[in-house]
Amino acid sequence: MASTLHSFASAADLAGSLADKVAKTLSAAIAARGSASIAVSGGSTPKAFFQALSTHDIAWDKVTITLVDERFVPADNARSNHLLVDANLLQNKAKAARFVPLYQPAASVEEAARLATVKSAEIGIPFDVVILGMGGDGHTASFFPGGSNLAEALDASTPRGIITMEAEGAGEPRLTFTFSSLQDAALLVLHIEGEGKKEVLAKAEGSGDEAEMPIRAILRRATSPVEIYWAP
Ligand SMILES: O=C(O)[C@H](O)[C@@H](O)[C@H](O)[C@H](O)COP(=O)(O)O
Repeated sequence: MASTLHSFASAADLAGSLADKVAKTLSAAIAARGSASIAVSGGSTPKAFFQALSTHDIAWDKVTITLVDERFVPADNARSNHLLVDANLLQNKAKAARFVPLYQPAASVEEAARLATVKSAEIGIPFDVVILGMGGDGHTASFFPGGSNLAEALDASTPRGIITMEAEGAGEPRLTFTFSSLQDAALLVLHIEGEGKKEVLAKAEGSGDEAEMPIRAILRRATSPVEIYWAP
């Protein structure tokens, strides 16, 4: 599917504009069917966007927020994406939103994925908004090059839900929504910042296997148009 690049003069300008776009999309979904959903990424890039979005005056009590992926750590662990969302997005007006975590206290990451899949099924499909990030290795969500379940994660026929991923570059074992869960969001955003990430994107947009740079699966096969938000 096609992608559109939205470039901004600064990260602050990007955060404000993306927050406006997402707030409008969530409000339109609420107007249309009484509820809305958004899956966001962790990492360092989205913090300013989360903070900007949290101040928007929309019907947050009708919004469900979840994560695109999560490290297999509890929410009080510094590596937790839940902790990042709690501290930066579930604040201000957005405090009223419902949050559905991916991490589940379970004996194994596989059991946690099974539990998370059941819980996430309540959110409804497709997501109204998905915000993806991208690592320097071309991963997105927890679709890491060399990942233990990468082929399954990227296979369009894999049922929607959460699967596990382990990879050298991932740190802890991961819990990640599958490609099939993310690729048809009403608003599908790739949010990246810095010259380095722009170079990684250019390489990803070139030829090569999806397994080498998994973001290629989104850029090449997502049902929804990919809105790329970039600032230096
Ligand atoms: O759990 C995570 O880390 C994210 O979901 C991951 O996919 C992230 O989006 C990229 O690694 C980019 O991270 P930065 O924004 O920190 O570069």
